[in-house]
Amino acid sequence: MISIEGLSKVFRLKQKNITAVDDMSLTIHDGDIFGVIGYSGAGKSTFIRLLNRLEEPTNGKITIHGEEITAMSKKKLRIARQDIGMIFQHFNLLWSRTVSENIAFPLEIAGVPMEERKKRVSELVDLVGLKGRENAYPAQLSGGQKQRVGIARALANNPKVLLCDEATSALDPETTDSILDLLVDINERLGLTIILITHEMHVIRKICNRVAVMENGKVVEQGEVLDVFLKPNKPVTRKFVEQVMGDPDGDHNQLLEVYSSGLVVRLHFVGESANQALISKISREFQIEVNILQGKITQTKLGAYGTLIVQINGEPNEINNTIGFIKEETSVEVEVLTHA
Ligand SMILES: Nc1ncnc2c1ncn2[C@@H]1O[C@H](COP(=O)(O)OP(=O)(O)OP(=O)(O)O)[C@@H](O)[C@H]1O
Repeated sequence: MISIEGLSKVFRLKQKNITAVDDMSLTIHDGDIFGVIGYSGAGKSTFIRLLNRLEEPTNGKITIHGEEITAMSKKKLRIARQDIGMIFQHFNLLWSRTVSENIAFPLEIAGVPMEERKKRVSELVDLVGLKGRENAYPAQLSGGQKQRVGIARALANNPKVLLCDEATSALDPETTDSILDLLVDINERLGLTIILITHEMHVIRKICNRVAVMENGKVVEQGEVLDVFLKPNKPVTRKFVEQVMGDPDGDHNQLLEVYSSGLVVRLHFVGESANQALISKISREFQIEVNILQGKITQTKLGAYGTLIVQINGEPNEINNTIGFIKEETSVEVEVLTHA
């Protein structure tokens, strides 16, 4: 478990002080893929660099698996850092070394003997899917392959925690997805805790189970990814959810003008319920017709999430029974947009 209490970082400049991280407290559980999302300048990079003390905190306490990182001498910290791997937006590879030599680098620093090093490098090359590219130089690799080298290098010393600093921001969407899949695979296979920072909700949606939203150096919202998607409290969080879901309060007035009969409702699906065949079920069991007008369902790590706007036509009594059924018998939330 990783515990962060009252963490702050103030950069003291000539003209002014900048509080990049402002009294952050978080608990991250073993095996979590924990995402920290925020816009540029929110303090994400500073936060993640504080975790392994690439940046020295001004205040606060960081404890990783019972060891207080913030209280360690430089010497102890060097050893503790072997348990904390890190990958970067721009990969930070050694350009004059091959794939294998890059991956071997942290093993050399840790004093691992040559034979053992070779064996470990070969395992890591397999793990990240780079077999056949061992002798290539970084310049000969695609962005996704470079990040795979970064991941293998970060895992070389069997860390317990992996920090990802905007690890997919420099990659195209398809490559991003393949790297995210690799991170999930590593998380599941090795039980590794992953902490990532990003400005893309897609990354959070796809792989994280928990998320914290940062604004002006503070955590303004945190929780299970599905909960945050379903009930974003802060405007900044709503904006991030809109990145993947569109604006839920967007222009449905036009829909209501066009579909002026029956009842128009918005159905919120969350978790398991999105998989229920709700629409076919209500059409079968009630004397109504359902017309899907608009919607978006997306998959998160913990299940599907989304909304559908549907028009229900039929006798008022049947429509009422249908709504009653959805409310009482399912976990889908119903919001009546208008009585036409
Ligand atoms: N070394 C530094 N010296 C002075 N100010 C800094 C330093 N590093 C970061 N800052 C300031 O701290 C604030 C937070 O920056 P940080 O890079 O942590 O944010 P971020 O959310 O990661 O944004 P970005 O994605 O743009 O890097 C910004 O105002 C930034 O200018």
